[in-house]
Amino acid sequence: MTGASFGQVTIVGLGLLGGSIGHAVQAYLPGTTVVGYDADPDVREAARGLGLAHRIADEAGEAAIGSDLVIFCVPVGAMGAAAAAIAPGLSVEALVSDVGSSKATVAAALAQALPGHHVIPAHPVAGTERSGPEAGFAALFRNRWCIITPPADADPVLLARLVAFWEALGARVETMDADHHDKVLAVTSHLPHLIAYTIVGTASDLEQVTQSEVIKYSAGGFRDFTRIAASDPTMWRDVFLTNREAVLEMLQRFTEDLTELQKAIRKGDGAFLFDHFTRTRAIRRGIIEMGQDDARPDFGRSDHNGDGQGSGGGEPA
Ligand SMILES: NC(=O)c1ccc[n+]([C@@H]2O[C@H](COP(=O)([O-])OP(=O)(O)OC[C@H]3O[C@@H](n4cnc5c(N)ncnc54)[C@H](O)[C@@H]3O)[C@@H](O)[C@H]2O)c1
Ligand SMILES: O=C(O)C(=O)C[C@]1(C(=O)O)C=C[C@@H](O)C=C1
Repeated sequence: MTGASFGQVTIVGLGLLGGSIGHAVQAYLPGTTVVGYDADPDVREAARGLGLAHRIADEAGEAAIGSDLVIFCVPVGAMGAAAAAIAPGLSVEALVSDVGSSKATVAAALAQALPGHHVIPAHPVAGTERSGPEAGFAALFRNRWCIITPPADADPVLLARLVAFWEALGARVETMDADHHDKVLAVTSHLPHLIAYTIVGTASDLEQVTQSEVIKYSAGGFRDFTRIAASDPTMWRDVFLTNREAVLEMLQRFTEDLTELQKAIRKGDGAFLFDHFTRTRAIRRGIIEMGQDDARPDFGRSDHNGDGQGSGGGEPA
């Protein structure tokens, strides 16, 4: 079975994620019609120029007409409003999904805005620090996980079609409970972003020491943090506000572990430090062995389009 069982897909929000889905559906599911909508008229104009969809709607109320899958790709804090605006044209038969980075709050917002509709949230764990329609590329989801968080009463046929859709885009699919997703992602994605935002902010506050040195010596570990800390402020503000409890819980544990390392440094406990670093090195090696290290084919390149030619093409998985 392929995801082509969706005849028409509407993508709401045409930035990095929405743009990438638009490119990927056109590349890997040629039988599917793609309709796009974005609240920002400049983004709609750019999306037309980039060919992110077969048709770009100018009104939210008509964007979902005729679609059997609608995917919300807006910041998580905007999901409810975006869904309410789309509702007038949405069939009760259609499947509603999203790509938001936190799941429990988004599931509640979509269910509240679209009562009586089929809502099955999802989160492709694939992205970059870039945002906007130009950032999208077809191969973004290749060999990356897509976590689907079906509600207990989800229609099994629609769930199977959503799984097939993401597999057709090259993703590996896992299903789990939304609360569990939010705990796991708090430590694997949200906390690392918070740490990057912190360390880059701290360095730039140390003006006397760093003024030009922050830039001059940033070829090392600091540079990796600056990539993450360049991620979209609206997106990440919303992630932290919607996954507050899980992030605070993980932050508490992180702070305790950091204090342990701080103590070891103060006491000159080299064995503690060595053991800790040996354990973390093994984790990194495990990630690489699982084939999950920088699966993005163009990672580190400047065009981020997956085909090296500045367009949205790319090979299917
Ligand atoms: N960036 C990543 O690495 C990444 C990875 C996985 C999931 N996500 C999730 O994907 C979603 C989109 O992120 P992105 O990186 O594509 O952001 P983006 O900023 O590139 O694009 C978001 C788009 O949504 C539009 N928008 C905002 N409010 C809207 C509304 N009410 N109606 C219609 N359009 C609206 C904006 O104009 C913008 O074009 C977020 O929920 C984010 O958490 C992001
Ligand atoms: O690679 C990056 O730039 C990302 O931050 C991608 C990343 C992540 O943390 O892995 C960021 C947020 C998403 O919800 C999913 C993926």
